[in-house]
Amino acid sequence: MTLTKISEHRCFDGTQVFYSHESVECRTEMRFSVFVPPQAQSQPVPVLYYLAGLTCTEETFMIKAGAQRVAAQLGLMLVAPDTSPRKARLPGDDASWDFGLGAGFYVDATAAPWSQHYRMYSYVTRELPEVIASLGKSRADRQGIFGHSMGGHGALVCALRNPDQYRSVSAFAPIAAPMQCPWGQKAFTGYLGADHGAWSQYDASALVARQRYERPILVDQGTADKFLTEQLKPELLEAACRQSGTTLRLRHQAGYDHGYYFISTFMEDHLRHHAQHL
Ligand SMILES: N[C@@H](CCC(=O)N[C@@H](CSC=O)C(=O)NCC(=O)O)C(=O)O
Repeated sequence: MTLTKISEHRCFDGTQVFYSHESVECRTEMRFSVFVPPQAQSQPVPVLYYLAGLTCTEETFMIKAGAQRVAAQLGLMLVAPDTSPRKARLPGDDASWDFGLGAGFYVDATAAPWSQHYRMYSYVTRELPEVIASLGKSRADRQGIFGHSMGGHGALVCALRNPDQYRSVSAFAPIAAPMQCPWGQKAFTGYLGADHGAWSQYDASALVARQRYERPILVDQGTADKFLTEQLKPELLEAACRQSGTTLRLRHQAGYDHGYYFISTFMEDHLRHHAQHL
């Protein structure tokens, strides 16, 4: 595997790096970013994956979330992949901002033509951890995952489906029940076709309703989020967790919207939640 280093920057006594590589899963170039904390100079450190939302890239989190200062204190490596393949183009991939480019939804597409390249679930849960392990600075037995909106949905699904791989999970304003909202229905129809059985493998509320998750889940949700009622529906995740006896700490943050001012405000709480379990 060949990694290309796009840029490297000193940051809080650690290093902020941007990479590209040829992905086996996505069969095209993929990009990701890594914050390597100072502790990694002397020993392998826990690694926390962040999945970003619609329209974001591998840069958005590292630039806007303000996570590196506390990650450097806690000795956490941060990894943020891009939100879709971009170099291999498919017809209609830029027709809308909530499907195609920047909107991979962290699923393995089964419907043509998306199935050729849009394999973000396998990329995030299998290939990217192998790439990160090859850097030799992180502990494969200490992985956590979090994300925002579409990426909050992705993080929850990755953790719920791989409880032995991820030791911690949290989300900012996740799409809590994608089968029951317009963004999710559009994405799942396009990427997965009409098979609702396949859809339910990528719906956090459907997954947690039928299988208790043994670790605590932290979710922050702004009350002034313009997507809250139509798209995010945290109450469905709350009901599903109650059904299976899963511990969900859902915090309604008064006056906060959907953006990175909200995320950066509560970032330290999420990093400490992960550090405690990693
Ligand atoms: N273009 C859209 C807004 C898109 C948007 O809000 N994207 C969010 C994620 S939404 C769910 O996944 C985001 O994180 N944007 C990046 C940012 O820097 O805020 C519109 O017109 O409403």
